[in-house]
Amino acid sequence: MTIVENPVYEKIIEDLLNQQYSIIENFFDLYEVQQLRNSLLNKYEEDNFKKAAIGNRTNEMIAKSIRGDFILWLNEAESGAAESIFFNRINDFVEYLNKTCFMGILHKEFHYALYPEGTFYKRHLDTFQNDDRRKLSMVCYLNEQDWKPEYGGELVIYKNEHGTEKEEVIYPFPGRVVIFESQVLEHEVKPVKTERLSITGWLKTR
Ligand SMILES: O=C(O)CCC(=O)C(=O)O
Ligand SMILES: [Fe+2]
Repeated sequence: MTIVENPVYEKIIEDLLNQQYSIIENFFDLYEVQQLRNSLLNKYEEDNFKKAAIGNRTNEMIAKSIRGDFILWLNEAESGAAESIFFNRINDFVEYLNKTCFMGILHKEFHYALYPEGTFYKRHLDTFQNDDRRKLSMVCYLNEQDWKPEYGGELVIYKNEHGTEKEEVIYPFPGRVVIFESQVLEHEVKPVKTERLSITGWLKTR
């Protein structure tokens, strides 16, 4: 069995080993982003999204003070054209991870997310959702090409550099994908001044 070396995937693996996160430009091209954005917006208009919850059975007021996004879980088996493109790419990546670095990714889960103006997601670790099988978090941004820094909505990753905390500030530009170790890196979404669109998901073990 031979594996064709993929330079983009190799860079991600190297970044993950060195700094526990990786930022990839154009993981999805602008056409793919547009397809996914349109699909997200259609489903949102059809009222399929629900208010995101935190953990289990938390008081809604508390939840709202922690995160304000609306989400829709994706079902791979019911994918439309846009979601098929998405899952094909993800599956290709997962296969590569499993073959080249024995990551043992067995499951995945992804949801669309829409942050209305004024919302945010306070600092957290993705495994606080009581799911220690979450190994890698992936965020894929679906905003318009003219997304501006003054729209807010930065993803801030808190990293430790020789004992001091540093912030990695990442704007949600279209086609950009961020991958990080779910169990290790705390992060937050800063307040959004313009509707912010994405797909977030987790690659899971066992
Ligand atoms: O949208 C982002 O940049 C991150 C979202 C996030 O942290 C989450 O959904 O757990
Ligand atoms: Fe998160």
